[in-house]
Amino acid sequence: MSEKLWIFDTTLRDGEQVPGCQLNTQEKIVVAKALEELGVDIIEAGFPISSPGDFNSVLEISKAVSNPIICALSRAVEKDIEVAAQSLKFAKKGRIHTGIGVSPYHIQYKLRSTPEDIIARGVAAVKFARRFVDDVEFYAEDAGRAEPDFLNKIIEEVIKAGATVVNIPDTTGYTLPEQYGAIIASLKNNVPNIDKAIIATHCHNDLGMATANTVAGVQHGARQVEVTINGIGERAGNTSLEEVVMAIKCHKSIPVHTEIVTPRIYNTSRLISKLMNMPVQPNKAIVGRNAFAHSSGIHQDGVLKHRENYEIIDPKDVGVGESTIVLTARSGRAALKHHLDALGVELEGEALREVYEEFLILADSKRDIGRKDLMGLVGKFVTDSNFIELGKVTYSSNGTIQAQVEMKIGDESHTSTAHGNGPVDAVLKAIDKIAKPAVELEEFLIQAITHGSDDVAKVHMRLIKGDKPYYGFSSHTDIVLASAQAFVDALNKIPVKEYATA
Ligand SMILES: CC(=O)SCCNC(=O)CCNC(=O)[C@H](O)C(C)(C)COP(=O)(O)OP(=O)(O)OC[C@H]1O[C@@H](n2cnc3c(N)ncnc32)[C@H](O)[C@@H]1OP(=O)(O)O
Ligand SMILES: CC(C)C(=O)C(=O)O
Ligand SMILES: [Mg+2]
Repeated sequence: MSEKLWIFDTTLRDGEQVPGCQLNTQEKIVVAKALEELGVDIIEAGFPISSPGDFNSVLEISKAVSNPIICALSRAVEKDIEVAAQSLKFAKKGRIHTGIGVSPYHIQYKLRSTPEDIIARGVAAVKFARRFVDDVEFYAEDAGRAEPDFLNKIIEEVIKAGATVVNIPDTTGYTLPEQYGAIIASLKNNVPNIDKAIIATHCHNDLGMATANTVAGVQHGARQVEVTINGIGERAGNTSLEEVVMAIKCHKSIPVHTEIVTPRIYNTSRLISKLMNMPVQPNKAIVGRNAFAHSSGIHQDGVLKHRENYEIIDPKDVGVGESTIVLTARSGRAALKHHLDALGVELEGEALREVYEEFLILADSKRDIGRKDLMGLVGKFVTDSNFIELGKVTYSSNGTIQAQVEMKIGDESHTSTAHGNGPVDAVLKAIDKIAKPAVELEEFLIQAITHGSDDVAKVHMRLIKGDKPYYGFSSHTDIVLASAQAFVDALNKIPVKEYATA
């Protein structure tokens, strides 16, 4: 029987330390509820002494959420701990997280103290916190660079003082997996009362090792992992929840399990990205938009024959829906045939080979091949009455914001006008009026490429039709036009037979 691994989510505390990611109380409640539904065990809701707003957020999250333990962070300072305790007064299960720096750097240069004094302050903080709650977690900040014997000693003393969880942060993301695993093993082997507390990992990603270190910690006996959604956090970020949870799910040899409802991972990731204005990098493990996209022929052929040839995770298991086969100059006939089949064009043998040769010439000159391109290639076999061509786009904002769009769908010309809360909204609504795609616009990202005011805006869109994602891209100096083009690009990738279904 595997042991429970406690998932401690610190998106709302360490994650929120990212510049520009601050959330208000209402937004934090939305995130906390999503984390509760995701099945996390502990939500670190904030650092209450830091500001009245953060105090209020911890207070309100404690009222709004009932299953997870609500945790409040503090320094090893009585006032911090008192305020943390007050912020938890409505929590059904409240935890105070207190601690102090334990590495030679922190002891000498940050706290300007001595090892003996640090132990005394850590012990006093834990004892003081235990006056308010039974669940007290102690963090040994910068444990990754601490002297091993000193770390073991302070952990023994804080457990004696009443710590129920001992957190071993690799605050600076310095350690290698073997080293971090050895720190946890040393605690297990040398701290006499270690079985009276749960050991927690808290790793940072400065060397890209956060997930590997966390998993190594678990393999050596840690039973709580401190993580954030999308791996957001101070500097290069924290360990990402989705990576650790899925690593554990994929590797049955690690003798632990989590309560995470993995099909909720993707939506939770999108929610955090949207609320915190933090785009997820396309190649991010598990939740990046390319995490289940196959673009080279050998891989595509393999996936189409048997998904597991190139996928260790079923995308449905993390809420992504289906993997995508992207047509590029690196694609082979299997991928081309897959897309043609979806368009209702069934080609075999010589006909397929002929189209494939033309496809390669086109793909060498284009990054991304869409429905329009495919229909052009197989024009002699079929015509596409749903194909959308974007014509003139105009918009104005004299009092109300209005846009007019000219479009051709198949052979028919259309014009439509719409209002919106901004020009992009108005233009997309005008397109929607004509194309009636019945899609959900799930992701919409505009990025400046060089940051100047004369810059080109790059637009990425993800539409959902049924449970399938369709991506649209465009770039233009006019962000409204770029958005309209990306929308139409995505619409044109929806297969004819899917398009017909509302
Ligand atoms: C590794 C981490 O992620 S720790 C969490 C990081 N998060 C934050 O810092 C966000 C919240 N922080 C804040 O709002 C503020 O820094 C506060 C309210 C905590 C303190 O503000 P100030 O009193 O103005 O202190 P300031 O931020 O300038 O310096 C921090 C002080 O805390 C001390 N300190 C730092 N960590 C600890 C600790 N764990 N225990 C005790 N004291 C500590 C520092 O030595 C410094 O003290 P000094 O001024 O006597 O040298
Ligand atoms: C406050 C502690 C747990 C922390 O975030 C760190 O050391 O990275
Ligand atoms: Mg941290």
